[in-house]
Amino acid sequence: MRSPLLTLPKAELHIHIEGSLEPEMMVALAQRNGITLPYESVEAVRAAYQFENLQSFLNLYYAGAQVLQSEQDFYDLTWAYLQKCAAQGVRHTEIFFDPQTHCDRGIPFEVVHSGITQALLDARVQLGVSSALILCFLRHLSAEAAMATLEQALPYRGSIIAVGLDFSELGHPPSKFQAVFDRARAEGFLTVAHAGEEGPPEYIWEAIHLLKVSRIDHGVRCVEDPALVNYLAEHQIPLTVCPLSNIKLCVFDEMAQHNLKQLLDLGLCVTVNSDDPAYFGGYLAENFEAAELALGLTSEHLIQLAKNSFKASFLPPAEQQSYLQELSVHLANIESI
Ligand SMILES: Nc1ncnc2[nH]cnc12
Ligand SMILES: [Zn+2]
Repeated sequence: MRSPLLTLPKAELHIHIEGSLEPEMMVALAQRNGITLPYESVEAVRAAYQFENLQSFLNLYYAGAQVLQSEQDFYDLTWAYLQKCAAQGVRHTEIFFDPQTHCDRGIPFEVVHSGITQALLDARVQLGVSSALILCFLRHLSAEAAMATLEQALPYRGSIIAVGLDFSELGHPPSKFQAVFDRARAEGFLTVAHAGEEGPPEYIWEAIHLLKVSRIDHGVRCVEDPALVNYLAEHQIPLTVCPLSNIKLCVFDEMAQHNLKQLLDLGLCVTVNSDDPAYFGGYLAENFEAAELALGLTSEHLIQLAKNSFKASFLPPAEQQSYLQELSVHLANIESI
C-alpha cells in the first residue's frame, strides 16, 4: 500500500511544461495540427524513450515539442499537468517554459504565454493549485539570443517570476549568461539555473556567484566538492532534485545509488521534483515513491522534503506559512488515524 505520506501537501519547483507532453497528447496534437510524426503509434513513441544521457533525451524532447502550435495546444498541455498536480497533493507549482523552442519555429511568444497562463489562472480557481512561471533560456544557443528572448518577455514581466537556464549543460557554463542574468535581475526577475546535473561543481559555484540564483536545479554533483556542500548547507540554497530523471538520463545507475538521502542528511535544503514527467515515468508522487522505496526514506525525510518544497518556493512568506500550516493539519490527521 502507498504510504499516506506520499499524498502530503507539497510544491513542485522543477517541471518543464514541454516535458509533460504525454505520448497520447503528442499523437493527438500531431493529428490536430496536420504534423507527421516519425512514429506509427503511441506505443512507438513511448518505446523511443530510452536515453543514454541528457543530450539523447533533449533531441527527442525538442522534436516532440514541435506538435505544440496554437494557444489551445499550450493550454491543453498545461491543464493536463495541473490536473495531475491536483490529484497528487501538489498545492503549488513553479513551471519552466522554453520560449526559444517555440519562437524559433515561428510560434509567437504571445501564443505560448497566453495558453500557459490561462491554464494557470483556471487551475487556481477550479483546482485550487497556485503557480508561478519561470522562463528558461536554452544554454546551447548564444547569449545574444537569450538577451533577445529576455527583451521579448519584458511586456509579460508581471506573470513571469524568474528566469532559468536549461538544455545541454556540458560546454555551456553559467558564466556564458552573466550579462543576460544581470539584466534580468535589474528588470526584477528572480534567477535559477540548471547546474551540476551533468556539469561539474564549478558550474554550481558560477550559478551562485555570477548568476546570483535563488535555487540550483539538480545540483547533485555538488557532493564532489566538500566546500560547496558546506556553502549550500550554510546558506540553505535549495536544490531541486529530480530522482526519476537522474536515473533515466544515467546520472546515477540506479535509484539505490541516488544521493538524495545523503544530501538531506547533510542538512541541504533538498526538494523532490519530476523534471519531465511524461518522459521519465512519473509525476511528483511517483518520484517521491521511487526515492522512498529505493533509499529507505523515513517519515521524517518525507516531511522535511514537503516542508522544503514550500520554503524553497517563490511564494510570499505569508502564503508559504499558510501551506506549511495545511501540511501540519494534514500530518495531525494522519497521526490520529
Ligand atoms: N533535465 C534537463 N536538463 C536540462 N534541460 C532540460 N530541459 C528539460 N529537461 C531538462
Ligand atoms: Zn530540468
